[in-house]
Amino acid sequence: MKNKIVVALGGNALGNSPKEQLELVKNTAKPIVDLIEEGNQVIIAHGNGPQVGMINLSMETASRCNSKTPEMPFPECGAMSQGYIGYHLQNAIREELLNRNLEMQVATVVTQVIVDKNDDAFNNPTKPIGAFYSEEEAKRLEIEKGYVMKEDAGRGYRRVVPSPIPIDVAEKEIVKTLVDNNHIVITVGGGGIPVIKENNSLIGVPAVIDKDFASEKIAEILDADYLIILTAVEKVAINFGKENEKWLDTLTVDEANAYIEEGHFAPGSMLPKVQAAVKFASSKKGRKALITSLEKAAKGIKGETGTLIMD
Ligand SMILES: Nc1ncnc2c1ncn2[C@@H]1O[C@H](COP(=O)(O)OP(=O)(O)O)[C@@H](O)[C@H]1O
Ligand SMILES: NC(=O)OP(=O)(O)O
Repeated sequence: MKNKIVVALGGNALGNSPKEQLELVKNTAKPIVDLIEEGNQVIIAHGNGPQVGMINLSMETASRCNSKTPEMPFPECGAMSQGYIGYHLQNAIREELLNRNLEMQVATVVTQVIVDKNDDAFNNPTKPIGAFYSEEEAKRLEIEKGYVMKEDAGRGYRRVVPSPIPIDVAEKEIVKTLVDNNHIVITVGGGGIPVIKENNSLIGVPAVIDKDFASEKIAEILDADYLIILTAVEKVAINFGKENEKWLDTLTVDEANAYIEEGHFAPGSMLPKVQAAVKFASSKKGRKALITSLEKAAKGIKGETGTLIMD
């Protein structure tokens, strides 16, 4: 076995509708199976911002229009998004493995991630979910539905929900056992279903954990060598979008922290990726994080592209 790698998939790996997702995951499966074929042990995590927003809005609209449709609590919407995305991803990976005559099994674990009920995030929603709206539509939604709407990295307005820090992964021992037995696991989907611990109970809370932080958490738990965060850009930049933009090949933890301080990474998009990468790279000697695009994942792990973050 070469490396144990946790791969965190960003929004561009999944699309915005079931039809789009079913097509896109075929491409997503290829670089993942490339890594597996090269002898790496791969654990997959993914986002769910657009999907959990879509499910929540659909259920809310249906229950308002039809008394036979029950109200769906937000954590249950998160669980639905894990199942829906995991179902498409695991089938795409399964098919790609079979096409290459690789005899491995893949499954999604419905994963709960424990958060602190007193996390400040519950008083300050920051995580964008669902579709993008114009400023006018956003104002209307705030009044009509009581949503909190915020501008998302120059792309339009989205609903924001609390995004607490992941503390632990409830199903970690099961995930570990599956990984140790050479199975491919999709876990902490959408950052995991956020739950708080009350005695012997795990109770779902209305929030969306950042998948970059949840991926980092499971990577530490599984003692992974690499955390690979796949997104729409091949590398991380400083002065992003400006005339003096500079794409980075490597970043030390100290450099990354200095650039974070200087505000080079947009909150809600690149900032959590760099923060998660820094946390992983500084958690144990030899651990490395890579931020690159889905298409460049295989080249990235060979050290040919992407931004490598190490201590
Ligand atoms: N400093 C930066 N370097 C590179 N990309 C950046 C930077 N700041 C913001 N971005 C933007 O962040 C995006 C990735 O965030 P996002 O789309 O939210 O991630 P995800 O793939 O997890 O859905 C990039 O596609 C890019 O447009
Ligand atoms: N849960 C989460 O981080 O989703 P996105 O990656 O879609 O924002």
